[in-house]
Amino acid sequence: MSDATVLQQEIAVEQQHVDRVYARLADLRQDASRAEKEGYQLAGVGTFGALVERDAMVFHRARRRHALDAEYEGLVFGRLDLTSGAVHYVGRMGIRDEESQSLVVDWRAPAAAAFYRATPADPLGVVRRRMIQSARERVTNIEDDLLDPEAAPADMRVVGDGALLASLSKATGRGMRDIVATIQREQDDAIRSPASGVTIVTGGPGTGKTAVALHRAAYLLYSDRSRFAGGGILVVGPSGVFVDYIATVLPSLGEDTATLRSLGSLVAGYDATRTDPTAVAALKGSLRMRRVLERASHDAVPGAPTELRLLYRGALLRLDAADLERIRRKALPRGARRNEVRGTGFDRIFDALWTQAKGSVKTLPEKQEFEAELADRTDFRDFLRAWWPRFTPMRVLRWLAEPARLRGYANGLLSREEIALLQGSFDGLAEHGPTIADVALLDELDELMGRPRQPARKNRNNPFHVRDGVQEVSTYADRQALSRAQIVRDEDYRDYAHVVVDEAQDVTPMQWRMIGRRGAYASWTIVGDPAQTAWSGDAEELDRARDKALGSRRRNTYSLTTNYRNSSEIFAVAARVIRTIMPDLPLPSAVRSTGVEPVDLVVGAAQLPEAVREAAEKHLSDVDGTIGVITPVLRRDEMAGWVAGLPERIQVVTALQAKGMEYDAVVLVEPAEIAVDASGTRTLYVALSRATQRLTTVGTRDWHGAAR
Ligand SMILES: Nc1ncnc2c1ncn2[C@@H]1O[C@H](COP(=O)(O)OP(=O)(O)OP(=O)(O)O)[C@@H](O)[C@H]1O
Repeated sequence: MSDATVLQQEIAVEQQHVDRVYARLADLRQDASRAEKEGYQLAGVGTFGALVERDAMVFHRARRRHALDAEYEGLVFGRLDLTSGAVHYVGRMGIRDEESQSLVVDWRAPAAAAFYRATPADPLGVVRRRMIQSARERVTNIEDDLLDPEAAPADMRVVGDGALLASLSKATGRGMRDIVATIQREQDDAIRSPASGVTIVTGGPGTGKTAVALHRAAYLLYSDRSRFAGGGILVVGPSGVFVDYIATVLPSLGEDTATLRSLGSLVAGYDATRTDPTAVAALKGSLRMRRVLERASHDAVPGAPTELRLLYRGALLRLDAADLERIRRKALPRGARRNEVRGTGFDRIFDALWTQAKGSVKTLPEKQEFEAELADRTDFRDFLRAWWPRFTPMRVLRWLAEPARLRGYANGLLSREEIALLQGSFDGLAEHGPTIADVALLDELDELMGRPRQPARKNRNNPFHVRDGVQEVSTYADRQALSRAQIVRDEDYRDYAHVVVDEAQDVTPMQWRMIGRRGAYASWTIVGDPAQTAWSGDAEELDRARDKALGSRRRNTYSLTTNYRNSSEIFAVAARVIRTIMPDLPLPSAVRSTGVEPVDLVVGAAQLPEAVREAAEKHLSDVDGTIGVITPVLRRDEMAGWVAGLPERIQVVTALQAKGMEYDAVVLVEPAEIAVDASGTRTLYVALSRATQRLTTVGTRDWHGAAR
């Protein structure tokens, strides 16, 4: 019998099982929607308990139906034949037949672990591991590994030669694919690492760190759903482009409860995409900025009134600039949060005025009455609002755009050169919003200033209660109630049960603080590659900030050693570049050769736009998937114009935005402009390791010596 016939026969065998699974899935789906409808009908019962029960039931059933409805391309992807003679099918979700016999085991279940972990040296009771490839509900191919030939029955057939390589040669789509069918053993170790503590995954470009992090999130949701779905899983990536790229992986695994955020959108209300020049970003990311911001958060308000004059029952009550400054400082000692102690500041103003009034006003009412009279006066309320307004973090950060203020806050903390570097970098805040690095500063200011306390309850009959915005200045009783009131934290300040940080090598110290606030009680998965960092600041400071965020939790470290992305020809170019600055760095091995060498073009400046366009067009005809045009950070928009009008498969990104991304082909423009220093060389290493099939570098200068 020919190999092709054997393959067709084996495919037919598997098709029978796959058909059974889809038929059962259709039944389950019907049951689930019927049950969901019944749940809604419970609404008629009407007692509170019944409603709660109904909501819980509808929620669970809707979730189940949603999971069953998800488009499970390749629902069954594996089969294990065990030495015991038993057969297990492995798939994206667990399914049982009417008699509760397993038709498919969920890939995350312990019974499926051998699918990923068995090797010829350690077969774990597996005789044959079979990978089943499908297009929708139709089985298209089979790849087998015979792991224990001695134990194989005489009639066992083995077909195909390598599921992994077959899957790696597929063209890249816009989004990242899940790797559930071909997870390798070292990756599986990291995915199934203990749920508590900190799991650290390192490895060179293309070793599957991102894939592992996302599959781990799915694994955690499966293994302890109430803890991780209830508490939430936060996945943090470097850029919006990257988050869009990975956004499809968890839904393809049937999970859509994780929160995905880029560093620029981690804080509610912001979605920053602007970047600062590397040196500025490093400075803004330094822990020294915390002290700078602390000073800003305690400074006097620009344009605040410097005097309070009130005519009260014929007497002039007056607080001059020195009085006001003294009161402000007393009410706002170091460490106090400005928005939270606003009421204390107001109390002190009342007290100072009361002391004066006692000496100068003849017929003085009770203190409470005195305060109520003042609180009712518009001129007094206007003064308080102007003297101690409610601050938003953005308002305070914008003060740093004023050179004199910036110098004042940074004096003794930053050098003159550093202050000059920051000068002007906050100018665009009002018009263009924050840069990615600014978002961590805004979060820090939020922490430093706190949120205004909310009144426990409003007493509408209280004649002293001042309307809207200045409740704090009503009466003593009110203010005391306020001080007891709970501080209402914005919903984004929630604590997640698990935090995944991808491309962790690029998280600055200030960003570690920002992420750390959201994971105070979380377990963590941290993935990254120090050789790919663009960080040019203090390495020791970075470690300190990271350690603080992770606390004393137990750490488990895993390292990945195979590059699944790049052809060996492409990775050889990237490896040469990183070796110029890190000669001893252990590098992953790239397993796939295409036989196509990367192309390196040097042209005159006038020819550059055309050369870039031609290189992109050549890739369009050579590969089916996506093409990245990677540019120096400050030249993206200009270079995007050079490939304007070409098909959508082309994506133009800066070398920093290219972090974590993958394309079938890459045109890398002006490498010499990227590799200006050691940090730039590491960024160039990232850019050179993005392509799976084809790489063309185009520039006006030779860049091979540029890397230092
Ligand atoms: N076991 C696997 N089977 C199939 N494909 C895999 C496997 N592991 C990784 N890949 C593929 O290799 C590519 C690189 O993976 P991924 O982006 O997770 O690597 P990375 O280590 O995060 O890379 P980088 O550090 O360069 O951003 C992806 O296309 C991923 O799907």
